[in-house]
Amino acid sequence: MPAALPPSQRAPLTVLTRLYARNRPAIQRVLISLFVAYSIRTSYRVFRPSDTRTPASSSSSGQDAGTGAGAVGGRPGRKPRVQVDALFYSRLATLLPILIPSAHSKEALLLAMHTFFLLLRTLLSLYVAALDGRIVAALVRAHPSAFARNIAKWIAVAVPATYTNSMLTYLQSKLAIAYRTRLTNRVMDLYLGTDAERGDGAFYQLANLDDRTPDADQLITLDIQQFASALAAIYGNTAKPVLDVVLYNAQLARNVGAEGLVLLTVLVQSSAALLRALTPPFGALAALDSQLSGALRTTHARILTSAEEIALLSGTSLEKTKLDRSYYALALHAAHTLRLRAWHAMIEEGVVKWLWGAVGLGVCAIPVFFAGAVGAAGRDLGARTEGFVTNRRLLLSASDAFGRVLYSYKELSELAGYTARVSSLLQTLEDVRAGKFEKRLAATADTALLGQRGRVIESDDVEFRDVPIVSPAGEVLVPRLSFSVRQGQHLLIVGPNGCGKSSTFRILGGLWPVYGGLVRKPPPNQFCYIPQRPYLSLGTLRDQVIYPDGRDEMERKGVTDGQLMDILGYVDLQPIVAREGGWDAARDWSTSLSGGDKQRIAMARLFYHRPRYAILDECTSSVTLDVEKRMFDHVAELGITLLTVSHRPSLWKYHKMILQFDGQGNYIFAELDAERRLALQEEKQTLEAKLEEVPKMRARLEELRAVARDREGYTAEAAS
Ligand SMILES: Nc1ncnc2c1ncn2[C@@H]1O[C@H](COP(=O)(O)OP(=O)(O)OP(=O)(O)O)[C@@H](O)[C@H]1O
Repeated sequence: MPAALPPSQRAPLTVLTRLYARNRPAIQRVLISLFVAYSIRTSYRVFRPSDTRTPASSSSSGQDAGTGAGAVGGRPGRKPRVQVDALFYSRLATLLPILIPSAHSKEALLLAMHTFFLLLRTLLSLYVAALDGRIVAALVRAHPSAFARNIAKWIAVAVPATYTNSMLTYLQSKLAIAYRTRLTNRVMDLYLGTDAERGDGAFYQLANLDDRTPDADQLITLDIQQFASALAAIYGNTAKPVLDVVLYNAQLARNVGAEGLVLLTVLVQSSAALLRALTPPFGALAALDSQLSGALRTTHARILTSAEEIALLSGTSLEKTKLDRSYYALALHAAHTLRLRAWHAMIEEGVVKWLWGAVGLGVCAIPVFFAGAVGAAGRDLGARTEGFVTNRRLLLSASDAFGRVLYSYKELSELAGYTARVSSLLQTLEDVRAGKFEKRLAATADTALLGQRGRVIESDDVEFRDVPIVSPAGEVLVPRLSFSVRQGQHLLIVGPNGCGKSSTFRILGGLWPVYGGLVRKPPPNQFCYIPQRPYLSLGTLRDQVIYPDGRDEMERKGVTDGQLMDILGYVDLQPIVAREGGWDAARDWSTSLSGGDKQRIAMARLFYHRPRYAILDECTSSVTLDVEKRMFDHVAELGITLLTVSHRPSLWKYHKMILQFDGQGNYIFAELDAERRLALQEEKQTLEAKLEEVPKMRARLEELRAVARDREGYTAEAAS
């Protein structure tokens, strides 16, 4: 304290203080300008992209976009690039119009209300800081009436303060739900929505033709929710503290003078820079966490869908090993993240709470110890206490707000992780719907062919003209396939396993791209596809027969439960209605019906829909021959044209044409004379059976010859 110094040292200090006091307005102006510039720089440093590339340059490079999106979507072999960089802001800018479509939208209104309450809370905090000072001052001055008046104000301000706080939490949660709904709707439109121009949703292609997002279920259910919550929170966690820092510091500058504040700011800035440098890559950690959770979830889902096969194959311990491996990868990552969080939180609290708190106390003491310098001379103890308490409260709020600005960098990094995953999903869905796929190709893939496009036109008949059959891995199964089926010209497709029989149907159904030639086909509603393992949906027994119609649609078509019962008669399944508890019985049909039951339900579906064409892919392999005959006779009665894959000769007679693949890329398309083919087959089988006997007959002949030779030798010996 100047008063305690010896006279020899007091003189220069007095000169300095006087000089300072004389030029104080100018010095203050310089200091405040410095402080403002510094604050702006700090805020910029927190939100500044750590990568200086422009969004255009980073997204225009396919490699870059792929690296970020692909890696976070789980593409093997690529490292995630997730940080608060230009790419993050460009991804966010793409997502924002989906989340807040217009200034009049519900989300914009929620955001405006949220902003209003954030402002209100800051103003209330300023008021409470001043009130706190007045209460303590009244205590020190021993003024009971002032004390009681201020306590009454304290209680009165609690009403708007508590209302504001709970409104902030409420509005933030509402915003999170609103963002999630907007984003989910957009994703679901692409994933499962149908539109006339681009056809059905991209769910099949996403799962089969593209490797970028193997865990779409996790992305749609969990990642979108985490992204929405993080985005809703980031607004309150960044905009509010930045505003708080500015307002509290402005008030503090008025109370304690700009000098202390500038000193404080310099200290805060340097420790903030240190904290920032020590912040772990939370964005990449969050993205990796989501990716590992997705992998674990997918592994569990596979066990549920293939429970029977795994159980019968005794694959339990192998599946458990896989699950354990998947879980421990996640647990190890979570433990690593926790460790990083723990030491980061420790350093953060040490700096923000304790170091800044100590310096803050020093700053609050300026008006007390340097009363003359800051113009507080002559104030009584009460006024000094009031100033100290108010400033201390303001300072605590300011340092808390600044701490949250710093902390928001961590949240911003995590948001970058979720943003990367969600925009990767959206980008992949957009690409897939536009016919752009990214799949790991087979070594033998014909990349030149994959760049080409064939034509698809609508017609009454089915025709493939020079169409290559290419698997999603780019393997050419048949270089140029040509065949045609007019109505009534039932086609049988045969060939060895993996030769491309089902793939032909996938191209016909529009699931796989057409890489050349011409495909003519009727619209999808004129086809019904019955696979070997039919899909049974969630719902009632009736829903299984009429899928994908619902009950309303069935009634609109004028079909009754009685007619459905007649249909079950053609597949020999009428007893199932009583057995399962009526048409409205609902259960998991995929596990409660036998393989044959499921195939018969699927054929009943065909009889309900009565399409012009039926694609039957080994769909009666578990059905007895007599029931199969009954079903195919009824198909013929209904005039449905068949495109059948089957290895059963009993079905040949229902077909007029045959498409026979040899498994080497060649095929024969010809008329099928079922009787002649059967006769030839019988003759072939007889000859093959006879040929099988030949080695045995040869061996026996040799034995007989040996015996004869022995006998001849014995006779000759006896004669001599
Ligand atoms: N989603 C996919 N991704 C990559 N390759 C695929 C995919 N689906 C099928 N394939 C490949 O395409 C080839 C032809 O498959 P397809 O299902 O057409 O065989 P198929 O002739 O019907 O055989 P099967 O008689 O065994 O059913 C196979 O080698 C298969 O591995």
